[in-house]
Amino acid sequence: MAQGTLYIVSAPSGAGKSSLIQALLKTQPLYDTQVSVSHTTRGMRPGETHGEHYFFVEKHEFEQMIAEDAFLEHARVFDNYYGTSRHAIEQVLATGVDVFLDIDWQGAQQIRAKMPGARSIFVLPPSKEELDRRLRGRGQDSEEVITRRMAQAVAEMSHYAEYDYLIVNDDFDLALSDLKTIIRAERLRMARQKARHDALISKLLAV
Ligand SMILES: Nc1nc2c(ncn2[C@@H]2O[C@H](COP(=O)(O)OP(=O)(O)O)[C@@H](O)[C@H]2O)c(=O)[nH]1
Ligand SMILES: Nc1ncnc2c1ncn2[C@@H]1O[C@H](COP(=O)(O)OP(=O)(O)O)[C@@H](O)[C@H]1O
Repeated sequence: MAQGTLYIVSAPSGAGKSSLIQALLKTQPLYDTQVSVSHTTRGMRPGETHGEHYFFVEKHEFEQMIAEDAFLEHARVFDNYYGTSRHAIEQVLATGVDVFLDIDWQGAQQIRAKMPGARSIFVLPPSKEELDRRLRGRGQDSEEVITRRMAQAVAEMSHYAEYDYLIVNDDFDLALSDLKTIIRAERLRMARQKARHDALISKLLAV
């Protein structure tokens, strides 16, 4: 069976990447696409569930997992650890399912180095003012956290050129449609590549 594709999605906090990925998953059959659940040492926000939004772990547990080489990638973001567990991703990709990683630019660099077949998408907000409004509108972070995330946004956005695709999340439905177009184009590319390989193999093996 063909391997699934790994999609990296990054954005400054509040740009709307989680909303876009969740909306995409609602429209794709479950067997086709999955989102990876990361481990983090940050505190749980109101409305978040352990095992659904993140696996919330203590710092010493996270460090133990690093020591055991359990992460495909991990990084420190906003003073907390975040990481993608190797086990979950590799097993799912092997079954032909596409997997989405909602990770920062540091994690994206580590994944690209290890898995050159991964495709990466950067989500931009339409303006700094709108990014600030969305962070506040989400109503889940303190003023101090919002100020830090706005300052970090510039650092995150400075890595936009490392990504294969850019999406501006101004009108949500348009941004979602862009995301679906990217996935359709990638699936077509993979299907064409497979057809070329199959044709070559049948010629090479012909007696
Ligand atoms: N490298 C890495 N970054 C992650 C991972 N999980 C989440 N992040 C990133 O950490 C940042 C903060 O995430 P979070 O605390 O959920 O805040 P939010 O993005 O504002 O909802 C975002 O840029 C995420 O993309 C992970 O497993 N690895
Ligand atoms: N295109 C959009 N227009 C207006 N609000 C949006 C749009 N996309 C997302 N939002 C809102 O912005 C806030 C931040 O979105 P979220 O998906 O949590 O961002 P991220 O995962 O990038 O931190 C949420 O309240 C979400 O409903």
